[in-house]
Amino acid sequence: MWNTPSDDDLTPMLSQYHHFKRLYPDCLLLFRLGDFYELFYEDAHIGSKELGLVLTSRPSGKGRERIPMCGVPYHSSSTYINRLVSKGYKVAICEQLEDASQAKGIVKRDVIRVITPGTYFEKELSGLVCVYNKGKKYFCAYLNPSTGEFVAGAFSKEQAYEFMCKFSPKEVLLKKGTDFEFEKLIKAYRTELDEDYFTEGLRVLFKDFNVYNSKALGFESQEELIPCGGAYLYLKNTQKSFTPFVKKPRPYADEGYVRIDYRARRGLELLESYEGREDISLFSVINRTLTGMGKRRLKFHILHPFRSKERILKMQSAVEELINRRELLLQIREILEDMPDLERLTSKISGNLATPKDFVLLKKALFLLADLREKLMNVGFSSEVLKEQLQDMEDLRDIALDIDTTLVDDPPLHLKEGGLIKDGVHPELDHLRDILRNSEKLVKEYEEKLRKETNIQSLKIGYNRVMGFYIEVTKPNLKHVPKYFKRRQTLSNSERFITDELSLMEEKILSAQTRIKDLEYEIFLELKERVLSKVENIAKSAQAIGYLDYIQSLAYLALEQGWKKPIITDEKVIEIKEGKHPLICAFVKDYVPNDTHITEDELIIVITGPNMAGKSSYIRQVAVLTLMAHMGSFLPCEYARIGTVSSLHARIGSGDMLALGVSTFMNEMLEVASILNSADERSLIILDEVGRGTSTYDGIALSKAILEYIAENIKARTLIATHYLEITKLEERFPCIKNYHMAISKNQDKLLFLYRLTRGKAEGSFGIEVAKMAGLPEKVIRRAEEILSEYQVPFLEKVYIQSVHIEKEHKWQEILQHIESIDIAHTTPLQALMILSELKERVKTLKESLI
Ligand SMILES: Nc1ncnc2c1ncn2[C@@H]1O[C@H](COP(=O)(O)OP(=O)(O)OP(=O)(O)O)[C@@H](O)[C@H]1O
Repeated sequence: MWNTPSDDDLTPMLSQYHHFKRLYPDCLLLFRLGDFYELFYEDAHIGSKELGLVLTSRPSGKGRERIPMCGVPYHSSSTYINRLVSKGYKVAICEQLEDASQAKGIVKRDVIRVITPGTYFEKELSGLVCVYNKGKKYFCAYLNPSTGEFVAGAFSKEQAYEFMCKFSPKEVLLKKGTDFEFEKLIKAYRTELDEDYFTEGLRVLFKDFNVYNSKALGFESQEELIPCGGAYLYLKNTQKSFTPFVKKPRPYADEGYVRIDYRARRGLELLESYEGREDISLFSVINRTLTGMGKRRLKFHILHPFRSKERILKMQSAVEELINRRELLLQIREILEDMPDLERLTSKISGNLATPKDFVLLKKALFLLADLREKLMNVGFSSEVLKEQLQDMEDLRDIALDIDTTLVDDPPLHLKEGGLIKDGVHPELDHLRDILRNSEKLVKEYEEKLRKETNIQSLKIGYNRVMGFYIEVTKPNLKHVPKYFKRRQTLSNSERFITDELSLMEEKILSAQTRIKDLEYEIFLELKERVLSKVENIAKSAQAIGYLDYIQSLAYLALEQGWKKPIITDEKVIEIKEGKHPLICAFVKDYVPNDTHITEDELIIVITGPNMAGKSSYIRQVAVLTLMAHMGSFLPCEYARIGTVSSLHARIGSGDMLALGVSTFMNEMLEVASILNSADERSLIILDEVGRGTSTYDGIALSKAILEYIAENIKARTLIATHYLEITKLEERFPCIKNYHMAISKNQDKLLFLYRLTRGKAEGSFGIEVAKMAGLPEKVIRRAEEILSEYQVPFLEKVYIQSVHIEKEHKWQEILQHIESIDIAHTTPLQALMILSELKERVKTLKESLI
């Protein structure tokens, strides 16, 4: 709570400040004072620290101490606001509502907008997620004020985390007291709302969207809409009259897409690398989009690849059509290259934040849209998806023409500066402008008339901001000044006068100027209303452009890289010849391509091999190529036959979820548990070194048990990279499990990585060799070799020996149990001999099995 001293002895301005600060205690209050936004008290310290502003002070009232303050110029405030919001602050803009010179008493002010990390829609942002929890259900909504996107659904807690991670919002709204520790997964601002806020939000949502129940919006239950109410009201309450365009909320249709768990999203570095770098991600290497809309669509489909074979095939044929019509593809790219971001422009216009320059950009976008549409109409499309996009692109040339006839081509930055409306738009405006243009001539004529009348040749009419117009006469000529001249100012060499006639001229000129500005503003508002009446049509066309850009991006990429179209099937297969990982091979020269052969009969692939041999890269490659095939993309390979998957699960890397506050191993097991509980037989699972966070024995036992569970119960296509050679034994028990290893060769005791996937298990882990290559001190290496040699088993890693011990121990126990269970009283001599011979055989096998 904002604690204020009693307002009694504060200056009136500060007491007004305290009033607003009490209303917005969690915000930095930017208080408009003339040409500046000022921050006071603690806010001033924060502003000074975060923005590098000079801290000053001002008196706060009679007998009171001076208070700290700092400020930013009004004209460049957006840069400062941007910096504060991106550092995670909420900023309340307290504006002057009247002209200080006209105000009686203290100037009227009000908070006109609160900018929060999730609602700063002028900037491209990832928006808000709102969570409302009831028992075990988590109702979540996502609202993106930059694009108007609004979706919601009901989830379990785990799915709610997934939903949130998919959208990576900058701000999360929660019902007070909700158990939802999102800070451990994403960096976003937390805002808690009361239960009543949601109820009120739902009421406002229904009213604004003119619907009476959730069914009308396609939702099964009203509860699913509750978080939409919260998010929508929050946006309205913070943005006030600046509320941007928001589409009707729709159910989050996850079932149409492959589910990608958030670990896979991170582990496969889909949108950003582990370190959070966007330029090292799958997105960055496959992105050939040219518009903001296309870029967002591509990001969306990387996280939401199509689930059904039919949809993938449709998207593929759209991509293929553009590949085959190369000329057309290049023409489309040429137009899209210049296309402004229609979605964000629409939001800005709806949110009253569009400058006249934004309208000129909109005009450009709509003319380009019309050209594009006309061109595409003329050539026509054969693929269904492209035809649909063309249908959704509306001819909005009339709005473009309207803007073109109304606004000048290069309008000023700010609305109220004037000079933004073209001549010929409004007769009164033209007339007033004539008056202004003539005024110079009229003043000149009047000056000439006065010279003749007074016989003072040096008489001049001048103008300045303080005095307005004046007549200047030099001292020697003062005796010729007529009586009706009124003295205004005395200077060292001259005197300044005014006449009633000149005053009248001045009034006319000034009032024309004011009226021109008002009229221009009115005309602009009318234009804005006409544009707003077409906002939904613009949004629909913008979406179609986004899709077209997405398709052309995939087509261009395939052409540029010579990628191949994968065959899509519903069989449980993944067959790839000479596949490459698009991200890794962008950074690794001489990347070695590899084949993949997963079928119903060979469902689970166990890959062993030394460290650094390329195991992880390979299993990621299979996952990424499968995902891309589901996006409708072509693939970096010679041939691919991809069977559709329902979900993609990955347990990759270590330490990435350490933020969860649990141990590495616990975290690993949580992840595996979640995969085993949510994967189905149509899923693709990739597991990288499961169980390495615990003791070798436990690790081996767990890895084996996990794979057995997948083979017997889930039956999902699975790739596991492991150092535990013991696991390769599963191949003998489960026909669907196949062993592979990453080939190496040894050259004079030096390891050579071949990066070739080869049938069969690896010889060992060669940990010491890899450590040598990494440059560990010679002494450490020698000692390690000594310790290893104590096992007297060259090249067999410790892990293997330990695992054999477990197995042996187990087998000894079995033999002992067998001996104990012999019922001697009922055993014939012949049977006894046979039992003895069998036991001897088992002991012999067990002894030999150390190798
Ligand atoms: N197919 C390939 N062709 C060329 N270089 C590759 C290939 N695959 C991987 N590499 C290179 O090898 C490095 C190590 O690969 P990766 O991390 O996949 O090995 P790993 O076997 O999983 O190692 P570890 O067991 O230590 O995790 C990669 O960073 C890359 O530089």
